[in-house]
Amino acid sequence: MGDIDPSFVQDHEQRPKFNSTEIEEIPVIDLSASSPSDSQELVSKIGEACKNYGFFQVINHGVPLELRQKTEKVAKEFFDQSMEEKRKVKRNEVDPMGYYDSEHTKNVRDWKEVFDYLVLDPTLIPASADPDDKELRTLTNQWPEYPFEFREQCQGYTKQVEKLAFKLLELISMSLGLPADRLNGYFKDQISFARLNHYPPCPSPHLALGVGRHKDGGALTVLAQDEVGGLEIARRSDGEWIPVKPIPDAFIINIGNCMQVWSNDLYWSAEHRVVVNSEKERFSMPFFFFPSHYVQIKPLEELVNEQNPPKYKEFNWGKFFASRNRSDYKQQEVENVQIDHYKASE
Ligand SMILES: O=C(O)CCC(=O)C(=O)O
Ligand SMILES: [Fe+2]
Repeated sequence: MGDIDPSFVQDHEQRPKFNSTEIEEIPVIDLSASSPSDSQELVSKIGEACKNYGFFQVINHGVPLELRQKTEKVAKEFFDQSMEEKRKVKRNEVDPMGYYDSEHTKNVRDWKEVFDYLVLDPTLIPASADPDDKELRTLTNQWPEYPFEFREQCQGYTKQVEKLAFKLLELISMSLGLPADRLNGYFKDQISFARLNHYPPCPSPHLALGVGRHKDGGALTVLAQDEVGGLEIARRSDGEWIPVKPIPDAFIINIGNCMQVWSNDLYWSAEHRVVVNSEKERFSMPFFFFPSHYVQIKPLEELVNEQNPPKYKEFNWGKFFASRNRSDYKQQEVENVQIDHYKASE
C-alpha cells in the first residue's frame, strides 16, 4: 500500500490496470478542408467519430501553438507557487471559480489541483438545483496576482478555443444533417468555463485516479493535454478503457451529455478518467462548452419521429449543472445526477 490519504483510494473495480495491451486509437481528424468534397468528408468523419467513440483528436484546428504553450507556461507557474499564494484565490460556496485541490468525482477524491475560470464574466446560473426555485446567482472570476500575465494569457487562449468550439459545433450540426448554425442559439449566454488541471506525481498510482470515471455534462469539451498521457476513455462498444495518445498541438474533443441528448443517442458521451503516475506531473486544459442556463435540453425535433421516438425527457440545463456541481464542495451520500436519470421510460 502506498501512503496516501484514504479519501483518494478508489474501489477495487475502479482502479487502473496498467497492463493495457489495447492499441486502438481514437480518430485523428484534420480540420483544414480546402475543397467542398474535402468538407463533406470532414463532416462525415466527425459524425462517425461522435457515433463510435464520442471522442476524437483534431489537428490544423486554427488555435496558435504559441498561445497554447504560453498558457501552459503560466499555468505551471501558477501551480508552482506556495499553497498560501494559491489559497488567495481558493474557490468557495460564494465564489466557485478559482483554485481548488479537493475535488471529488463520484465521492472519491481526485489526485489533482485545478484552477477554473468562466468564459463570460459575469455568468448567470440558477441559485439552486431545486426546480421550483427561480432565483439566479451571478458567478464571477477570481484572478491571482501572480504570474502577472496569467489573466490576460488565459483569456486570450480561451477566446481562440471558443472559436474552435463553435466551429466544431457547426461541423457536428452538419454531420446530423442539420444547418450549420442549428445549435448556435443555445450558447448566447453560455455558462462555459475553462479549467487548468495539474496532476502531481502520485506515490500510489494503482490506488488513486487523477479524475475518476465520469461523463462531461455540456455540449462538447475541447481539451489540451501535455506529452505525459494518462487520459483513458471507455470504448462505446464494450466499455474497455483505451488510452488517448498525446499528439503535440492536437486538441482532444469529446461529446458531452447535451449533445448525446440532442442527437437522441446517435452520438455518445463517453466515460473517461485520468490515470496518474509516480514519476511525472501532468498538465491539461479542458474547455467545457456549456449552453446558456435557461436552455431546455431534449432530442432535436428534426431527429425524432414515430420510428425513432425521443429517448430523453426534457430538462433544464442550468438545473442539471447546478445539481451536478453541488458535489464539488463535499462528499455526498448519494451519487450526483447522471444523464440516464432523464431517459424516457421504454
Ligand atoms: O486531464 C484530462 O485529460 C481530462 C480531464 C477531464 O476529463 C475533466 O476535467 O473533465
Ligand atoms: Fe472530463
